[in-house]
Amino acid sequence: MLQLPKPTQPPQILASVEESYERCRQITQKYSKTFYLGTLLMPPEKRRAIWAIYVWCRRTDELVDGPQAKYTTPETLQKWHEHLEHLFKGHPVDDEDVALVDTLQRFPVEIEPFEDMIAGQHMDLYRNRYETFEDLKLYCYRVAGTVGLMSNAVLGIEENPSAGPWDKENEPYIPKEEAIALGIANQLTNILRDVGEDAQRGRIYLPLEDLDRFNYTETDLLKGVIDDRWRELMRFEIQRARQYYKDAERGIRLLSKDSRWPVWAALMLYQGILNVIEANDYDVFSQRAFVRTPKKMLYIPLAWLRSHVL
Ligand SMILES: CC(C)=CCC/C(C)=C/CC/C(C)=C/CC/C(C)=C/[C@@H]1[C@@H](COP(=O)(O)OP(=O)(O)O)[C@]1(C)CC/C=C(\C)CC/C=C(\C)CCC=C(C)C
Ligand SMILES: Nc1ncnc2c1ncn2[C@@H]1O[C@H](COP(=O)(O)OP(=O)(O)OP(=O)(O)O)[C@@H](O)[C@H]1O
Ligand SMILES: [Mn+2]
Repeated sequence: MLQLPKPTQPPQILASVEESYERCRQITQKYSKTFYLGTLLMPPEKRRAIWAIYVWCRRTDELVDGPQAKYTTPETLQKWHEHLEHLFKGHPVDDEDVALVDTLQRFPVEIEPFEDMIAGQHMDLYRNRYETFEDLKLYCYRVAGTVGLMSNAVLGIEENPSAGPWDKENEPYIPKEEAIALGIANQLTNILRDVGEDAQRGRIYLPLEDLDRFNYTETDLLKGVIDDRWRELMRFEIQRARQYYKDAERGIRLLSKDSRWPVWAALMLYQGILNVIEANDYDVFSQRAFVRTPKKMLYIPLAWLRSHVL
């Protein structure tokens, strides 16, 4: 006889697929003006899939960064990993999951980047210093490069219409490196924007080897000292982030046509934060760098142009 698994919890009525996507839309809109704006430039099916992925990423990040973070232990992350495995088997556990499970069935998303992101949050539980850029890069891959890989599966690549399945030479190139590069660029930008906020929580993401190179100390950073050493250090870090944005650019033209504009927009909007940090004379301690709404709107047609010209 067919055995049904014993339910561990009483059966629960979950949101419908439509309701769940709508919730994901609202959460994305509330938490990220930048990425939400980017998604509005996508066709509806891709747009809502990105909202579902956004919500899973946001929930994962909140475990170590949100108001309940002090209760998060490795066991919490282990449970979250088990929750993830349910989703990949097609079983939503709560209302927000319903949309993601639907997305996983429509797009060829792999579980690895999701697992890697959980490993990134695990790093945040134990680490508050990074000795070298190589150490920091691994963290950036895990918490943000992974978002690039998840998004890639939804964004899709432009197929060569004249290639057949036997045409190994013409097999489409999937711009994974470039997607990871955009994630790393975004994360580096995020780190530079939040230096002050993170310092208040005792966290320094900037590699200590870089502080050393510019003769700037941890104590200086925790006190928020802005002088020429700090400015030089920030110029160096901004330049490195910009190089990652540059590396990502060549990947965008390989994406399917309807995904290029939103990705250019997200890239330009987030990169815009670096310009604001410069305009604020590298003061990331007493003010938060953000792109004002009229400027954001200006980036949208520029992104359209770039997506058609480059
Ligand atoms: C337009 C589009 C496709 C957007 C993707 C949206 C998405 C699914 C975002 C997830 C963001 C998220 C909640 C991640 C959890 C970890 C985290 C917080 C990472 C940082 C995001 C910044 O968010 P915010 O400024 O709101 O941070 P605060 O919490 O407020 O401090 C990150 C900086 C990482 C974001 C990384 C990306 C959006 C990856 C971008 C790469 C692509 C879309 C790949 C494009 C493909 C090619 C080939 C270039
Ligand atoms: N365009 C803006 N105009 C005015 N204030 C803003 C703007 N963007 C951000 N802020 C301020 O910064 C706070 C959060 O900044 P943050 O940059 O994280 O906004 P966000 O909506 O999460 O967008 P993003 O996707 O760029 O992170 C807002 O609550 C607000 O105080
Ligand atoms: Mn934000």
